[in-house]
Amino acid sequence: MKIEQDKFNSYVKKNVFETLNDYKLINKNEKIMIGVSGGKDSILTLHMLYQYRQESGIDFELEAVCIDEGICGYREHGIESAKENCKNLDIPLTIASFKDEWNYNLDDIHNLYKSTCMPCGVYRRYLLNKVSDSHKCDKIATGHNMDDEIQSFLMTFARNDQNKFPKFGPILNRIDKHMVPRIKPLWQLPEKDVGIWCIVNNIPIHDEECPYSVTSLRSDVKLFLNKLEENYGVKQNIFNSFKKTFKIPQKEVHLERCDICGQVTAKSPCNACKMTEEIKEIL
Ligand SMILES: Nc1ncnc2c1ncn2[C@@H]1O[C@H](COP(=O)(O)OP(=O)(O)OP(=O)(O)O)[C@@H](O)[C@H]1O
Repeated sequence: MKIEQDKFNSYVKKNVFETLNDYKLINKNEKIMIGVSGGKDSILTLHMLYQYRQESGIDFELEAVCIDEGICGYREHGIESAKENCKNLDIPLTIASFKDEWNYNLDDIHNLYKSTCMPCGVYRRYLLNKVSDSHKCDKIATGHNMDDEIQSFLMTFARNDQNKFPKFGPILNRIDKHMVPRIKPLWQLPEKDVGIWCIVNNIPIHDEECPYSVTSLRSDVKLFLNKLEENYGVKQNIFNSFKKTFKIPQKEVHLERCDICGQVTAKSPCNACKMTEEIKEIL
């Protein structure tokens, strides 16, 4: 089936702008840090926020950050794509690496945990927040799309982990002045449409699966959902029913400073520092 570029672009823009407007994800004079991995989702987020700044009448600033986890043969391509797209849109890009922060790459520690995504996620979230906070950003925008959200929703059942419920939705509010809130402009956009957008617009992206992603529960949940979608068309239904129930308010959380790094955490030492101590003992 031939896809008409203009029509498809209007559909994508309408979907993303609606999320930005309906949930008031960006306000006047805010500084937004976009987490750019160089993959299709974060590259679309970069382009959409660029267009939103031009067309919404809301005056706000954009920056980007790419975290180099140290995955040889994989991350270099993502960094190239992040650099190229940021340069084309004239958005300043910061690159921060695990190696500079902890003195080792993800490749050096990938087999210390059952799933490599666990240490990667803890360190990546830590660095995204640290860089955004030090750049005085008001929000971090990520490329999480509708499929990511449905997967996370199902994973909470698989893990009996209802504590994650308040983390759903297109915006995570500020719970501490050094904890930068997150927004998800692609929250209502199916992943397949993100891929089509890149193809019809010939956008340079990094289109490889992370070599460690197969070690995660998410990867199996994703395959399962894609199978169900193919046979029955379930994704939009799951998302719609989830949308009616996700509004579970964040409980009052008591936050303190990590004794080691000083970042805010529910319990000192923070997850990243606790993990670093464990890793140093093993290495
Ligand atoms: N290395 C990174 N540097 C900066 N931001 C990142 C990085 N990895 C992930 N993110 C942010 O978190 C979002 C979700 O990450 P995830 O690992 O699920 O990747 P993804 O769904 O494949 O996204 P993408 O297509 O953007 O790579 C990304 O869209 C991006 O905004």
